Order: sequence, then C-alpha cells, then structure tokens
Amino acid sequence: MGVAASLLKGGRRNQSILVLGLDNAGKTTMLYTLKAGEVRTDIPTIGLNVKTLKIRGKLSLTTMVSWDLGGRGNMRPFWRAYFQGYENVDALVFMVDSSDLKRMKEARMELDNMLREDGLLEKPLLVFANKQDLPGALSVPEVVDKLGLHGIRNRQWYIQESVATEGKGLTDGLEWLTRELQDRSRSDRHTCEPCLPVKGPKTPEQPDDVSTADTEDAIARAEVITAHP
Ligand SMILES: Nc1nc2c(ncn2[C@@H]2O[C@H](COP(=O)(O)OP(=O)(O)OP(=O)(O)O)[C@@H](O)[C@H]2O)c(=O)[nH]1
Ligand SMILES: [Mg+2]
Repeated sequence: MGVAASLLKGGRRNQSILVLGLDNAGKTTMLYTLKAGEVRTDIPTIGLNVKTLKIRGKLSLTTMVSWDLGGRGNMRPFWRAYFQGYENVDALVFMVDSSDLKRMKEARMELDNMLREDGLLEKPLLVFANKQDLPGALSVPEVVDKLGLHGIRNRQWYIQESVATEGKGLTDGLEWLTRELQDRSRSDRHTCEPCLPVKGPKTPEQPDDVSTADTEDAIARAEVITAHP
C-alpha cells in the first residue's frame, strides 16, 4: 500500500492530509495532474517522493507539501513513526482503483486499519473512487458498499468519483475536504480560544510564503514546484 501525505498550510495554522491507497490506485497521478497540464502515468512510487504544491486562489496562496511513499507491503509501522502517531494529521484521503475488483477486499482492509489508528479517530475522510474511465469500474454506490463506508461512525466522510489521469473529480473532492477543514477550524476557534499553533509532521521543507487560504477557488490552479525525484 502506498501513501502520500500532504501538509496543507494556510489560514491560522498548518493542516496536514494523509493520502492513502493501495499501490496502483492513482495517488501519484493525482498529484501530477493537480499541476495543470502535466500527467505522468508511468512511474510506480519506490521509496519516498516529496513534492510541494502551490495553490493559488483569487486572494490567497496555499502551500501543500506532499509525501508520497509508494510500494507494496505493510509500511504502516513506518508511517506511524514518521508521522508521530498521526496526532497532527487533520484529514485522510483514500484513493481506490474502482476497476480493480480483485483488490477491493485488500483496499477495505487497509482503510479499516488506518481508520482504527488512535491518532486518526474522528478525522474527516475523503474517498476517491478513481479510474472511472475504465470498463467495469464500480460505481460510487458499489464502492461505498465494497469499502463498507456506511459502517463508518464518528467521522465525516465523502466519496467522489474521479479520473486522476484527466483531473476529473479531483477538485470537487478536495473542495469538500477544504470546506470540512475550514468548518472544523472555525468551530475549534469557538471551543478552544486561544488556539495554539499545531505542529505538522516532520518535513524536509517548511514553506512559509503562505497567506490566508481560499481553497474553494484555488485547488484547480495547483502548481507543482518541486519535481519528482
Ligand atoms: N485509466 C486510468 N488510469 C489511471 C487513473 N489514475 C491513475 N491511473 C494509472 O494507474 C497507474 C498507477 O498510478 P500511480 O499514480 O502511479 O499509482 P500510485 O497510487 O501512486 O501507486 P504506488 O506509487 O505504487 O503506490 C498508472 O499507470 C496511471 O496512469 C485513472 O483515473 N484512469
Ligand atoms: Mg505513487
């Protein structure tokens, strides 16, 4: 199972998003496609990629640092250590290859395992039902069923169909997530004044050229400024 993690920096504090999914689900493709016009489809992630996305809105700039850990097998102990128990992760994105019926069970197991992590309890979940362009791809209700999403309790979740190679659905899903995070951060402000800055996961690069986030308009203009190694 591969994973990409993103530190979304904007507004009053950093927000970090883990992007998870089995290998071949389309995580890296999504990150590349968010850079308008560039699609890389031929590189399975081996080891660790670090990318920085600059997301420009009408009045703002948001910076997302992403960690993309590819490969098969159980890397969870490594991720848990790397992200310090996930306590500073704000949200999850889970990407699934909707056309790969044979691996739906495995995908569900990996998702369930991550949702059980103490540091991730109650954090919002966005699922991308990816590869909708392929023949035989499961529909959104079918993916909901296969992944057992209706059984999720005590967290907000949302599923979005997508075609990562064409950028379809990516901004719609991410807009839901950013709205959800903004709502949560607003309600935190009411309930925990004064809010202390929250430390994000360790990153080799902490961009600081960030102003208030206006993500609804911004995501579509994501610009990858750090290259795939
Ligand atoms: N048809 C189709 N192919 C896709 C789509 N998204 C990704 N792919 C292809 O699926 C393959 C795997 O995509 P990656 O982005 O490398 O998958 P990954 O989740 O990063 O995989 P790992 O790095 O191994 O964890 C590539 O050949 C992509 O071109 C999609 O929406 N439709
Ligand atoms: Mg990858």
